Amino acid sequence: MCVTLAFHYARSCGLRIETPDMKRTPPGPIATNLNVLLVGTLLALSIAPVVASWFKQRNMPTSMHPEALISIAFVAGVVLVLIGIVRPLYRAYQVREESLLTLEREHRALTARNRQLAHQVCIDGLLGITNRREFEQRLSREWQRAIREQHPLSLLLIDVDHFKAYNDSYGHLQGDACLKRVAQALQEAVGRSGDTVARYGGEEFAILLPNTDHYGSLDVAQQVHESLARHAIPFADSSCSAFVTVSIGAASMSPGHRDHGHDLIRYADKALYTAKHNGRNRTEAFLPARLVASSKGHDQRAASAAPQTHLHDKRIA
Ligand SMILES: Nc1nc2c(ncn2[C@@H]2O[C@H](COP(=O)(O)OP(=O)(O)OP(=O)(O)O)[C@@H](O)[C@H]2O)c(=O)[nH]1
Repeated sequence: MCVTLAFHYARSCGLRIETPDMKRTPPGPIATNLNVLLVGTLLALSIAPVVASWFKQRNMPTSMHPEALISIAFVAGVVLVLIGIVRPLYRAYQVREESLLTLEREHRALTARNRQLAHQVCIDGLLGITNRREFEQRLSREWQRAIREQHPLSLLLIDVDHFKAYNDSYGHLQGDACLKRVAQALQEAVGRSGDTVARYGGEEFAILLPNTDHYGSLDVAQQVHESLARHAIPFADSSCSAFVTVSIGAASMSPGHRDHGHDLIRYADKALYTAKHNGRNRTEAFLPARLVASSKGHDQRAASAAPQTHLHDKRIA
């Protein structure tokens, strides 16, 4: 047993007794203090007879008897050693707490960074609105929801008129600034938190309108024309207006299981093509075989006095 104890004690001192070179590793705090206690006791015992004879030679009073002094010194030593054990343990506890706090801080920073990255993945870097990738995902989600809840779903595809000419006249940087203001105007035009304004391509935008029917989508399209007119972004070379205008293709569906989300994009794209073809700065709506409608956009040159109206086709109302 003594051998086993000695073996464990030596190991706690950091002696790798199983390796031939007896290499040392740093001793733990308890072993260090046991060493101090051991050396202190041996020292106290070895000098005790010397101190005792010195006291006896000088006939010191009983209260100063060397055995009493040695006992006091020994107790003080034990207390010191105990403090020596408690301190490193407390320090180890503190270090552990600090590392836990650091871990927690790092975890919080990572979570925030992840959230930021997830946000960046969904957002267009230039315009700060939903990007194409996220738009496609939302379209798919809203499409499924519309099927489940039997709600209509509408889409506006919006293209800035003659934007190539705008870039040519004002330069690319001004073109970027113009797109930012158009994005802002679109966001101001939508009312519901569930609506999504996205950049669909270079100067093309999309607005997804859940639970919105054909007439609701035309209302929003009209809001878009009006909001952009309020921004009044000058465009001297435009053939449509003195200000930047957009053409809008609107499509609405009450999706069934056999339809596909991309049908909505296809219909809105066709309507947008028609809007361009019919002179731009207007909304055209495409509704498969049942509804066809159009509304004229806002022309600051000619129509500032004329309120914009939807031209709903009475045949399909
Ligand atoms: N400044 C800027 N220009 C862009 C950006 N993305 C696309 N464009 C430009 O937008 C222009 C689009 O031109 P077109 O597709 O010919 O269409 P358009 O001139 O708007 O003509 P219509 O759509 O027929 O009215 C191109 O010149 C692109 O370079 C962008 O992020 N910033």
